[in-house]
Amino acid sequence: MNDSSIEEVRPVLQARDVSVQFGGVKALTDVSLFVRPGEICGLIGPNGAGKSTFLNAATRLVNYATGSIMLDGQPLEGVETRDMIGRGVARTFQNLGIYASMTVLENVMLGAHHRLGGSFAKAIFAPLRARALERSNREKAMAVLEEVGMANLAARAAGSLAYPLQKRMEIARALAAEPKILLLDEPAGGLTHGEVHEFGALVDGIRRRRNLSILLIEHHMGLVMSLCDRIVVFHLGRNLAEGTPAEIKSNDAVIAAYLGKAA
Ligand SMILES: Nc1ncnc2c1ncn2[C@@H]1O[C@H](COP(=O)(O)OP(=O)(O)OP(=O)(O)O)[C@@H](O)[C@H]1O
Repeated sequence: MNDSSIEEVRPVLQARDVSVQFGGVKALTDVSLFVRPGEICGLIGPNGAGKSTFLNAATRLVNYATGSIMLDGQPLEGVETRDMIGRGVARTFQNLGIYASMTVLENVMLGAHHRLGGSFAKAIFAPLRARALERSNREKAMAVLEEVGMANLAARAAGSLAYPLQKRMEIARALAAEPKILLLDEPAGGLTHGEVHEFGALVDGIRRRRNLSILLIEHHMGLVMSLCDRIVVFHLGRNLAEGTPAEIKSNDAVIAAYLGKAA
């Protein structure tokens, strides 16, 4: 990892020497990674490289035995998973996490729920304020749906949408949280070639409009190479390489790791 480049601007996310162990399995050993403001950083590596474990560590779903993860210069140690969204970290999962019987708008509103600071007691004793917050949440969710081109589907049951639209809705829900960084775990899984292309354009547009930092875990190399500013490669739970898409494409160690997997 090149520390001189980190000094130019403080990364939104910075992990140093993170190790995670599951019983006897060392899933991550001393991995480091940073994501700059407004950057799309790809995280790739053959199956079992430790990519999802890293996202789980960065969102406090799993504990790391050693190392540190900083968000905007603040350590994440001790932060509960449920508080990560309030800290500005939103993520999507490999398997869609949507509420099928709720409308698209309701699903997206859930993304902003943490900003309402609402509670049953507040709703009872300060109903006007609770209603104003609800209205503002609804307006913000509609604005995000406009942004991702789904405003006309707001009233539809989420479960009735085609799969690519459900994925798009998941992104909208993450954006409703107004995150500083968006963590995408294999978002192109299950999409056709044309749908992947559209999805890439969506993510690129979001990054440009919002100057949002994105960490993208993805096996679809076409998407990774076209979308990412920089790519970090894990292999067998360790850092293997880091560079621009062009550098990674021609990196012998990366090629060997992927060929080894194919073999
Ligand atoms: N909960 C767990 N318990 C035990 N071992 C685990 C657990 N989660 C992950 N592992 C192991 O940790 C290693 C890293 O797995 P991880 O899922 O992070 O890799 P990955 O790079 O995301 O793989 P893929 O691309 O297949 O999703 C693997 O050896 C995996 O079997």
